[in-house]
Amino acid sequence: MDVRGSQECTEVSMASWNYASDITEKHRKVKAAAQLKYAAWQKEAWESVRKWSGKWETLSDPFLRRQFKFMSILGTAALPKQDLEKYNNLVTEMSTLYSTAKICEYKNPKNCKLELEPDLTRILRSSRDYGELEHVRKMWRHQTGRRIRDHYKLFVKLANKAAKLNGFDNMGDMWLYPYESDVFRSDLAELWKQLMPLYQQLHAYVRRKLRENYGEEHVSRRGPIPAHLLGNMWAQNWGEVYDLVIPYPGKVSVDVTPQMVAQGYTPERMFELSEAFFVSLNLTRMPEEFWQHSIIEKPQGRDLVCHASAWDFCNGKDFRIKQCTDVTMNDLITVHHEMGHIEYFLKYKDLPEVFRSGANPGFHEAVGDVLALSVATPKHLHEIGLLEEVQDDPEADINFLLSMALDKITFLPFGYLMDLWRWDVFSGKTSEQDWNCAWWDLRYKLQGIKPPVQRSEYDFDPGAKYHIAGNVPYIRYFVSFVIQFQFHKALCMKAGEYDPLDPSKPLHKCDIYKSTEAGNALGDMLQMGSSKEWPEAMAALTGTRRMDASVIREYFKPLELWLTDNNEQHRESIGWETDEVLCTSEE
Ligand SMILES: O=C(CCC(O)(O)[C@H](Cc1ccccc1)NC(=O)c1ccccc1)N[C@@H](Cc1c[nH]c2ccccc12)C(=O)O
Ligand SMILES: [Zn+2]
Repeated sequence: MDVRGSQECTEVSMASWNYASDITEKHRKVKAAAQLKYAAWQKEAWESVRKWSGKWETLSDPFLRRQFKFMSILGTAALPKQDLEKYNNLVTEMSTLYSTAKICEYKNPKNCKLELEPDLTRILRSSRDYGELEHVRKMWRHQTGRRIRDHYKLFVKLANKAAKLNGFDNMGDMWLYPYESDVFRSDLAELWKQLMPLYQQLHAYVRRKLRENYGEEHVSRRGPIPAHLLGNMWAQNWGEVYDLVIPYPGKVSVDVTPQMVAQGYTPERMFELSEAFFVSLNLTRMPEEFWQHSIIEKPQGRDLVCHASAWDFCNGKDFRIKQCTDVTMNDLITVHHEMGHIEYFLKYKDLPEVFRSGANPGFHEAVGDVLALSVATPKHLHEIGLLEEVQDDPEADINFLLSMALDKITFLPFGYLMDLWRWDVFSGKTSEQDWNCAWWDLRYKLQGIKPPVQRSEYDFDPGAKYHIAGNVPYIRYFVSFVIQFQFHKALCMKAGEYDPLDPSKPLHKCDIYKSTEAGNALGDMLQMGSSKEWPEAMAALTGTRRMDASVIREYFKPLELWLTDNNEQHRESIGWETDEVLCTSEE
């Protein structure tokens, strides 16, 4: 049993962790050196496998054949040393510019120390001042996107050079390799086609509520929604404007942030709560090292990468989360998301190193979110004392489903367009002088939003999002937000919490807490890692081999009916149009 990863993998992970947790020149140098050393080690291993090319393809053992298949892709380590050094430095620099960006306060230009977490996140969540929201959004883009546009130009060239050295046309194709399907892009387009009608109904309803709050001069009847009014720096989930759009205000609110604060919740308690859910399913407790080495609160007095992440140090023992946790319900969900990554690490740690990854990257993003679907139910929040009473009536149901849709349905177009834009950039379909306006074409067309102030090619708004600056692929989240409902349905059936023929047990009320049948089924799938093709892992858990948008639509069916009816009653037009020029190509 290969219980250890390579020493080199542990070394480069540790050096990356030290830099991401404490951004200093010394840590940067050590990380850069470790990355080059690891690449040299990978290249050596790859060369020894290459000697077998033409032979391993005919091996009878599929397990062995699959290992060779994965080891035959070297990745960016295929770049000549100088190019690789330049590539690594660019990615580190873009992610550092993003992570250390600060802006000045709206009403106090002397205080220029506001950071994304927690300052700007809190302002975007709580402020209803149109001017302040516009200021925060615009200044953040000056301090991030604008400053990395030139880095990104050279990054794209080097990334495509590396892709070609691995036999791909461009980096976009290399990113899709782990999905092992040459119809993957069209499958994704089909999923979005099936989900767009529900998104448009939700968009029309939210637009009306925001118009009522901010006035027609700010939110037009038929136009796109100004992005800075949606409670999130990237308008990627709209849960933070729940209080402005709640259908039945008289009912108890499902946003338990106030109760968490009132009950003195700490980040530590949030992590313990999440671990307790996993353990209740007969999944794995966090190892001792996890609690010793994780960073779950933002350390003061130093720069670090606050964007949450989960780390596997390739030695079967050391696993960590780094998260600048705020005491909010949103962050409680993110805690479960990050811990889902750790559970996957723990379940596949004894597999050969090449198989220690998700069945596909979307699987890795879905694990924690599946549990969070149970945690977020009023029934569960009541059970853990965060909701004083559960109101079981149709209106409370619609309130709950709307709050879930503001996080899950609003995310879908954003989760899709992030890599739609990057695939076109890598393939050259979008040329460099059109980068920013191509971004806004997609943001308008898929999300029906617009920038508060007109954009130009001086700007680089994609760079204002962590995953662009940090070079993290994003289609994995779109995949996750679809398949997590398929996983949820399968687990709810195993837990006896959902029965398609029993209307008293709808999918959105299911809580799998303490169901070892569900937990064991999930654990068995996690244990496969990437040793089997993902349709097989999907079938092992759900019985089907395909991504299927009908499950998320079934979950939200009562809300979809309500929204359609409500929009008709208010004679809301569905969809959006505008003759405004959102982005000019003049430099
Ligand atoms: O970025 C994240 C969570 C961070 C992460 O856990 O996905 C992290 C991102 C990352 C990848 C690589 C380097 C650094 C950070 N991914 C991991 O830590 C990770 C761990 C193991 C395997 C794969 C990824 N969520 C996305 C998508 C998202 C939006 N809202 C959500 C709500 C719940 C869950 C996810 C989201 C976002 O914030 O835009
Ligand atoms: Zn993740």
